[in-house]
Amino acid sequence: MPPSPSDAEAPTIHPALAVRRSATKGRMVVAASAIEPRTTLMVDLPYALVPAPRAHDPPFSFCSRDRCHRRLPLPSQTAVTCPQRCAPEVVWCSQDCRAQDTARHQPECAWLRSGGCTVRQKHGEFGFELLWLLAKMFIRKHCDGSLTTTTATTTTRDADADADADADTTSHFNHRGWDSVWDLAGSPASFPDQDVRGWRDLARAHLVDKIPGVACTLDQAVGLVCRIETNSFGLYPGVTGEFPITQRQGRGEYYGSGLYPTAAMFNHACCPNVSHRLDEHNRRVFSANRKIMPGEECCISYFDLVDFQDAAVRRHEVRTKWTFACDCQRCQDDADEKLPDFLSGLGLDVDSD
Ligand SMILES: C[S@@+](CC[C@H](N)C(=O)[O-])C[C@H]1O[C@@H](n2cnc3c(N)ncnc32)[C@H](O)[C@@H]1O
Repeated sequence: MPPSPSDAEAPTIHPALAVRRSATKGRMVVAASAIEPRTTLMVDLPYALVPAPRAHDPPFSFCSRDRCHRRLPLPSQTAVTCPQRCAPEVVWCSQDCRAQDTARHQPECAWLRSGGCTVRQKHGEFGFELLWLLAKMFIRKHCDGSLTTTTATTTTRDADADADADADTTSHFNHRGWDSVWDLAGSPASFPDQDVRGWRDLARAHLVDKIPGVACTLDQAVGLVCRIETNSFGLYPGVTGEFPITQRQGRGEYYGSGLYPTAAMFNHACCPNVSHRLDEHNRRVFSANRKIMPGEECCISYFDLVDFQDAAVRRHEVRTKWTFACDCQRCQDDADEKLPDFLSGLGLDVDSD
């Protein structure tokens, strides 16, 4: 059987992209040289993915093998299920993928059979999804062992891009495997104590010493939840972040979530210059929405812009779900537009001296 296209070990990163740091946003992806519209900027591979619970009737599942992750429409007549029936969400696209995934799935299967059902009953599908993702990440780390590589696949380089990108040799873009996950933003200090205590209790009860043969400490588990909460991506069949918004359809129904460690470097804007979609192997493909000028930040949207047209609702979404205040150009423009209304509501004339 030929290797699937997702057997590639490293993300593809356009050579014009570099990582810089800002006082307010932390690290950010910038264009070191001009980027033309529709250029593919990055194709990132997930470190781990979990499918949405079947109870929510998702439109897709995907192959459990890390290096395949082929998308499978639901209901599927051809998907291969686990003979141990560990969880209805565990499927493979072929017997071959299941066979190749045996070593990885063994501890996962044992964990799902011994604790999975209890977690669902006690903590609901959301708690189950989070713990399963954590378990999959620790199992991936265990299976990869100390195997980390520092080689990124890049497309053609030009001289201008080389100068800037090479100055960035210690950047996140050079990290792979577990290193790229652990290097992500997100620590207990960024979350309310109550949340952190809850995650600690969850991990102590259902994760630490609960995955046969797989090492996982309480601090690592809590650190990982913080990174997941800050950086994870949902899986949707459509495009996220096309701007300007030209269609009313939205990106479709949620079918899973996971961590894309290199793509997690993109910051958010409500007028993104980069959009993203998933290919048939759940690799995340990022493309320029328009021409991006040298030095300009490359931003995606963290949510479906079709669902959040109103500025106040959008800002509330960012503040409550991602815990930062969005100061992108669109939010600033919306605020400027609303200022005259706001002032006249107070009985003040904006045009008077
Ligand atoms: C997925 S990470 C993006 C990469 C991150 N800046 C880093 O240093 O690794 C998300 C975090 O970046 C910051 N961030 C992203 N978009 C932002 C924005 N528009 N304004 C301010 N902070 C932002 C927030 O701290 C957020 O929790």
